[in-house]
Amino acid sequence: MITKKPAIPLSVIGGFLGSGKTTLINNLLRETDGRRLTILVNDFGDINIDADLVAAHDGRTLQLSNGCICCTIGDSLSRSLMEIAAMPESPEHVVIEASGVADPGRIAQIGLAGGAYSLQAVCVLADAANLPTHAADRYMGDTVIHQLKRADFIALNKCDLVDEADRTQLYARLTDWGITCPVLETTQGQVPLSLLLEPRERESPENLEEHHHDSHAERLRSWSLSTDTPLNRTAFEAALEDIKGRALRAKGLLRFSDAPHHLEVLQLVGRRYELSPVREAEGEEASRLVVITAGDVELPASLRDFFPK
Ligand SMILES: Nc1nc2c(ncn2[C@@H]2O[C@H](COP(=O)(O)OP(=O)(O)OP(=O)(O)O)[C@@H](O)[C@H]2O)c(=O)[nH]1
Repeated sequence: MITKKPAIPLSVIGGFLGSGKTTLINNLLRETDGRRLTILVNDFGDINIDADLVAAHDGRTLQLSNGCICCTIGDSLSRSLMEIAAMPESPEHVVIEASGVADPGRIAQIGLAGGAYSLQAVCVLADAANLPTHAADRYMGDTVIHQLKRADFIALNKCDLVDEADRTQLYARLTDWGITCPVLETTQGQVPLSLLLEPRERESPENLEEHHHDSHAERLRSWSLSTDTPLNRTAFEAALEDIKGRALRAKGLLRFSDAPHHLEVLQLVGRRYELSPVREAEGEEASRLVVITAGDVELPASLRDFFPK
């Protein structure tokens, strides 16, 4: 007799570039209580940085091919999900971290297509500090709002960076966009595990229907840069001033000449950036940087000059 395997619970974490998805995934891995989770991560840029930033755990973290998960690499996602479902010991839960421009509803649909998965939650993060700017972006505004409309619940993240009046305005904007799902205020992606992983009644998935195909990939540019030469910190930080507020996102693993044996992670979202040590460099490991811009924004020479190739 052939017994059908029970459906594997699936959760999707979405939200615009830099909203806090990887931060949330790392919390999840820390608090996972020994559950066998498999995490699929997808970066929009050509260089995988998230795979380095997702904390190691004893389950599995799989890097999907780069590109937008909901458009160009849907097949790769389906294939990975099928392979996971076919494993003799399947995971207790699969979590997909969508790229920052992906349509989380589309990803959930891909996950449900083969019948091997049951959808637990579509959690979409909103960056409380940058949402008004992102939603007003002439190239990406529609994508940002559409992502939020696909949520079962929204984690309004980075609440430490906004005050009460900002928050009231953010709720008014959500109402204007017709968004009625529950909103949880968070900092550092602290979404309770139970909301992400434990079964609960979902409303009919009508908000998953119809892929909002807005060809966002064509309006974005992803600049992938690398160099073996350690970077001069002062000059590099000066160059970052030239892209603050102009690039939608920059993320990098960098080696500086004043600490050449370590890699530091660069996180730039909107006008804020931070550099923090992440791990020892493997020999003369190259610095890698991804910058994402919209429309016709070019990279300034001050930054490009660090990466002669
Ligand atoms: N101040 C503040 N910073 C936060 C919070 N949550 C995340 N961050 C920071 O925001 C930056 C981006 O966070 P990530 O978790 O990498 O965002 P992401 O959504 O995975 O980014 P992409 O994969 O590029 O779309 C990092 O520097 C985080 O440390 C928060 O609640 N408050």
